Amino acid sequence: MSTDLEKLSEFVVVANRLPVDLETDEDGSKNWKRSPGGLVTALEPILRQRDGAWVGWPGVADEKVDPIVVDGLRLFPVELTSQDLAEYYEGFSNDTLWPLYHDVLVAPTFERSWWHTYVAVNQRFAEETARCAADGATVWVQDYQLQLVPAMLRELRPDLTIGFFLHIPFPPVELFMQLPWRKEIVRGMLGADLIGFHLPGGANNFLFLARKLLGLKTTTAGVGVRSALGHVDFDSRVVKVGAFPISVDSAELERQSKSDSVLRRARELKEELGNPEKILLGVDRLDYTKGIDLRLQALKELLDEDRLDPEKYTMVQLATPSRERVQHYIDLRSVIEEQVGRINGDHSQIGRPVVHYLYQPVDREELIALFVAADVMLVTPMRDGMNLVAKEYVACRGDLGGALVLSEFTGAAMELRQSYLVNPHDLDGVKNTILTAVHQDPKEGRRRMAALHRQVMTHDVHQWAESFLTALAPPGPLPDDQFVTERESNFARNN
Ligand SMILES: O=P(O)(O)OC[C@H]1O[C@H](O[C@H]2O[C@H](CO)[C@@H](O)[C@H](O)[C@H]2O)[C@H](O)[C@@H](O)[C@@H]1O
Ligand SMILES: Nc1ccn([C@@H]2O[C@H](COP(=O)(O)OP(=O)(O)O)[C@@H](O)[C@H]2O)c(=O)n1
Repeated sequence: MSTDLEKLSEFVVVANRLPVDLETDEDGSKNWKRSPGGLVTALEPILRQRDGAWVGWPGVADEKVDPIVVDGLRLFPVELTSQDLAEYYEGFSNDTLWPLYHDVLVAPTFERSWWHTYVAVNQRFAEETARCAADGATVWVQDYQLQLVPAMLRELRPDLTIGFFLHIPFPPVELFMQLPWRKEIVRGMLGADLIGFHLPGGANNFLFLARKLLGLKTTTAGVGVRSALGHVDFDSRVVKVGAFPISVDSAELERQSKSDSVLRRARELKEELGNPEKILLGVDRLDYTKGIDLRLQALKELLDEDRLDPEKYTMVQLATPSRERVQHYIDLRSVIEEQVGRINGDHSQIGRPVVHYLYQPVDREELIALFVAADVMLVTPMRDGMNLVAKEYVACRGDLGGALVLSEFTGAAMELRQSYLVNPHDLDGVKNTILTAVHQDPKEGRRRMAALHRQVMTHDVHQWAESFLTALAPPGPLPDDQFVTERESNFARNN
């Protein structure tokens, strides 16, 4: 271990994934590649700024990797066996918690052996973190894969200040109560000093649950955005609960979007697509929460009904491979690829497909060039914690061009009110809104984009981290009369 890695860290991020995945190339050489998803996009610049350490899985099973510095980041890998991967990651995290927390869009699987592996892997993450954190360090645990880590870590290292942030929606109590291990999960999160959610709704759901499920005393006033924290009285401590909507590195994205190379590439892309009148764009992990199938259905119907001319408009859909061994993801890929095939079969000309579909990761600069080139960005999830793609698009449109069609069921919709908001369950509404965005009056488009751009530029990922870590810092007692139990709160409501 190099001296830099032996030094204990004052600031530690703990997430299921490291910001880079260890991949083996065709010639057998091993390389670190950026790992997928918005969590990594958001936290990488934060860790860089604070010179911290990152504890996480290196993206490949059965590989013991020593602590390592990659691209200036101090990484502490946690090994997952093939069985851990199947039961903790693909199983409990992504086939139990993920669907349960995303409105039960598909049925969650409740499998006892997955739960036991989830507990064991959370313990391993807690132990690795306990080893690399300095005395009194701040540790920031991320997301649904690691909900037990705050309590396990507190047990091992009571000296630490522990924050926990959930990147996906926290469900209403009626849904959460389905979980056989519901009490253990809530107690695990309560090991933190501050529990953060994207939206006040998630924070309020959690407070209600702490009262109802565990009979704890909590505050009952509604949590605000970056304000009015809630509090839970737990285990002789006060746990803070708040809402902190995550964002993107807006200034850096804007800078890149204006660079000569990106502007040149955006022009080239337009030419390569056959200079269509307008480009429609979708950028997602291939996930059933993202509504990719819905937007393709909307496009298909608009083309079938001659409401959209395939010679004038083209769509690009990027789908990053994700959770490829989970059955719902395998099924969705088939559905989407059949839809793309059918649209192109019915409406394309030789050399001019209506839908350009890539099932592969795309280079960051290429992605930004696509944002700059796209006239209409389609973000249509059935449910999404935040959706950073929507904010990235807006950050890249300092030229005030383009239009954002955005599902009401994303966290981003709370802030991006000037987008073309849609209810993804209303297919006709989605179709009509896509047409409105395609045909928007340029002046109206600039007005909307100016408001969106201002919002994203003034609320970036640095502000997100700063507001969370500032709220985490000072522990403070609360006057007794602000706490109530579920019984007292019902009494207050009914009288
Ligand atoms: O690690 P994977 O299983 O490949 O999944 C990628 C990430 O997906 C989820 O991202 C969420 O976080 C984003 C940033 O807060 C948010 O914008 C988005 O709405 C969420 O879905 C997941 O929560 C992460 O843990 C994964 O790394
Ligand atoms: N082909 C793609 C698709 C997405 N992405 C990035 O992956 C992240 C997706 O974050 P998100 O918050 O929208 O959604 P999740 O995938 O985290 O659920 C964004 O930062 C995208 O720019 C990418 O780099 N390449």
